Amino acid sequence: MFEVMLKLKDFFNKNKKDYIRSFITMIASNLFSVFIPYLIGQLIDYIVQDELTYRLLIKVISAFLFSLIAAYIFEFIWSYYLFTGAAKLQRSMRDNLMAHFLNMRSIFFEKFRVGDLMARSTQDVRAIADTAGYGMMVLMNATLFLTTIVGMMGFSVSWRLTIFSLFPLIILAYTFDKLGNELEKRFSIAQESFSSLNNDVLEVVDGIRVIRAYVKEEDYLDKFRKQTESMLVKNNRVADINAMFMPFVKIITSICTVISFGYGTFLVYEGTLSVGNIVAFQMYLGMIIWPIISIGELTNVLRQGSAAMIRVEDVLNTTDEMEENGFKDIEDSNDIVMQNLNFQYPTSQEMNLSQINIEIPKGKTMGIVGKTGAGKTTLLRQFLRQYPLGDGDFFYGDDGVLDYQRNQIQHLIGYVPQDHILFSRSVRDNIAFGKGQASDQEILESIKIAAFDEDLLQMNKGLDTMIGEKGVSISGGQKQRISLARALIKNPEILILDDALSAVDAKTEQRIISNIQQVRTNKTTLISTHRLSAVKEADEIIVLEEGQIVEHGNHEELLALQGWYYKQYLRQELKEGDA
Ligand SMILES: Nc1ncnc2c1ncn2[C@@H]1O[C@H](COP(=O)(O)OP(=O)(O)OP(=O)(O)O)[C@@H](O)[C@H]1O
Repeated sequence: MFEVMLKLKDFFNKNKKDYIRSFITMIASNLFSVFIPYLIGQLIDYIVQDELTYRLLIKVISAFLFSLIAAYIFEFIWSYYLFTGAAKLQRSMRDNLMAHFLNMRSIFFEKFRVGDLMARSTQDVRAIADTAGYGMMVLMNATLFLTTIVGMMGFSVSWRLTIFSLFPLIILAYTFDKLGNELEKRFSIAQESFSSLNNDVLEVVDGIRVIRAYVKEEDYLDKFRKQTESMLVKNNRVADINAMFMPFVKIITSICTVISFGYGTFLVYEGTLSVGNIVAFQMYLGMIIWPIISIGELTNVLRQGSAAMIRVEDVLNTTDEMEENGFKDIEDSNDIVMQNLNFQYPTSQEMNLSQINIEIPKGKTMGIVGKTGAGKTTLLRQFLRQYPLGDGDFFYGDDGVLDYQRNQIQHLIGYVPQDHILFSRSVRDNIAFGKGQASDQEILESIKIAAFDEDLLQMNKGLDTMIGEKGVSISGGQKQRISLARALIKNPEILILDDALSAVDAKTEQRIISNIQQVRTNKTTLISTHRLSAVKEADEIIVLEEGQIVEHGNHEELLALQGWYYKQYLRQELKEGDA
């Protein structure tokens, strides 16, 4: 149950000053609180023994008021330190998670769905922070308060009465433990259900147009209702256990009260205790209920925190299986060579790249073509290091790619993916994303190369036009060209276009390709495409089939081979002619 606290020990250590301050002020607050029943007990005994004077009454009342105010002030201080600590913990855990997400490559994101990651970064982190705030408060305060009250009961009233009266608490402790175990299991199940619900909401929001187009709203609503129903059941199962704690505490503390009255009255008759003692003892028993309830809640908070911690650790300990980062710096642009490279996706049943041998001299353009599913994107992903490298050799210059620091290679690359990813900001922001401080002049230049200049003229706010979430308010071809302009503004050493112009017409594509050729002399470019006219001018073209290079050469050489490239080219030429 306390493992979660142990796991947070680094955080507690780092903030130990705040926790020490909190602990000291808590002791002060408790001492002042337990002093109050003692004063009342004294007052009753003065009355019963007819010893109360006006001066004595003023003294007791002043001490009473002073204790009350002091207890309140100290309580404010310890609460402040504890709960700001919990907020700090949430912040640092979320920062850690975000840093981890940003560091991870594809394999990691294939293991967790987005909604699940969101659930873990929000609800689970909050449950863990509750252990550092509320949990820690209860752990320190309730145990401290309980010890102080029990001490006062024993020392100022009677140890015998205290031990007899509090005996039933053993049953309570045992029950707390059993219920806590069950609670941890049920909480974990409820959280998984929340993750899955999150995923479904995201999927619906993302796919709303397709859902509407296929008139599937009712089906989805039905499915969603079933899920919320199942989540309700799972949350109710958590609530059931939570609800059992309070009545149980009340029953047990009532038994304690009955014992204390019975045995206390006997002790008064015996002459061992005064009436004031019994009243003070009852007040102490009344005060004990809160810490006991809190310890019950502490069990809940710790169990839930522990289940949440397992879920967050699961994310943080899952890696993307990438190789260790290299240490070399890239000093100059260089040739790229792949020798006998084989690659298989972790979830794939077959090789996805086999015996790839390519050489791309610095500044040259390579075209990558082939049927759908032939392995074009897979090959480009090796350059982007989205997956671990396959077997074989992959050199940049004289050194293996793995020898270099990963982010240095990344800095060399400008990438235009097949599924263009745009942010819900302005055209300017989306393009400037490719280069830290881009001037409007540079943005307009890259727009021109990407053949987006005429489209921009039609946009009412020009560069400031907002493109909507994921670019909903612009066309597919416009998205592709903004995405291309973003890569071009970086003027990267290696430009990778992955079927990046599929949504623009052949004429515009021609214009873009010839613009790229003009501005990218001496820079390496890789173009994967279905439209062969886009790679006609490339220095080298490879044809992939089932992950293997089946043809290679320049355009003329490939035509002369009269293989797949030749047939495909003729077919496309015919189509273009018809259009
Ligand atoms: N993440 C993945 N995990 C497992 N298999 C994958 C993954 N991505 C792609 N594949 C498989 O690898 C093979 C090559 O896919 P790839 O996307 O590289 O083809 P492609 O030539 O780019 O196709 P297209 O022209 O349709 O984009 C396919 O059989 C595909 O199913």
